[in-house]
Amino acid sequence: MASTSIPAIELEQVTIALGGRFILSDVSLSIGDGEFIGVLGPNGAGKTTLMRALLGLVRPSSGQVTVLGEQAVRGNPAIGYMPQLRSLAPHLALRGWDFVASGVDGHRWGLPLLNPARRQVVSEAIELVGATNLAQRPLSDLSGGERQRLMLAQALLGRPKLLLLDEPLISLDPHHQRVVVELVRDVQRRLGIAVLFSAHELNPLLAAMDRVLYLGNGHAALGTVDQVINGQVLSRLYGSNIEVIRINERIFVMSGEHDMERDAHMHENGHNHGHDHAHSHDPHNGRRHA
Ligand SMILES: Nc1ncnc2c1ncn2[C@@H]1O[C@H](COP(=O)(O)OP(=O)(O)OP(=O)(O)O)[C@@H](O)[C@H]1O
Repeated sequence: MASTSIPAIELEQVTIALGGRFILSDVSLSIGDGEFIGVLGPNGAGKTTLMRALLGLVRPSSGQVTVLGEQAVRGNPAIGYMPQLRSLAPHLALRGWDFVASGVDGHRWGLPLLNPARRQVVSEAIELVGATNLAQRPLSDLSGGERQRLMLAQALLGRPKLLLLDEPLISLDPHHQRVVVELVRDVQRRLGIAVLFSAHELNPLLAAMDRVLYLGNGHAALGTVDQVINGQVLSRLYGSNIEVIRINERIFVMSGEHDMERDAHMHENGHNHGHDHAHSHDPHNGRRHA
């Protein structure tokens, strides 16, 4: 993290209320321009809402949200965004390359006819994630992990300086989770950009992240794993007594007998996202970045 440069993200006394509930309450924090931040917290803690605030899609009721030194605004080209559980059904017939290209501004719908400069932008993003060969095949022929790689390429179009990835590990098995985390870490280092990577589980991110941002109960705790992942801080964020147990380099966040992160996979409607390979359920449908 370069201390002299403009922070990638700054929140100053930010309060966000949705549906009559405080999602963030007077939160202040600063994230450096080359940091990989794991964003964690129970269901409904506000991980997606924070990303939407950075995208200028949710306005705080008070406080300032600043991205790369400017107030958060819609359509900021410096931000790359990968929304949660995005359905690719409408794109399955497209070649990978055309799918990535469909994310170029003005070509979201229908097959893109791009000028050479824009074609170059698409090819660069695909190269960045090592998907040049993959991109020749239709999405319908690709595995979940391979599609995820192309979605990442789409989020990298135009080389953003801040990358927001909303639960990219959902529905991937542990091997593909590792592949995605390592890929994002590698791209983030090569480009020197900031990444917010939200997840339900801490362990897959442990080796990759510089700091962790844990949300809960309207509060936010940002710091190293040791500073944040401890009983005192997490009890405040969960609003109940939390114990942190470390076994063989893995960390478990426990409330009594319950593993809180495992329980967090169970959404209110009973869907288990950790093992849900059906992409049809999208709790954020209709309220995501266009
Ligand atoms: N447009 C909205 N109107 C009212 N309430 C909303 C709206 N958007 C989100 N919420 C509520 O705000 C809370 C925070 O939602 P958010 O999606 O940010 O949580 P999250 O941490 O991403 O959760 P998850 O881990 O389940 O994805 C939830 O209780 C959600 O139901």
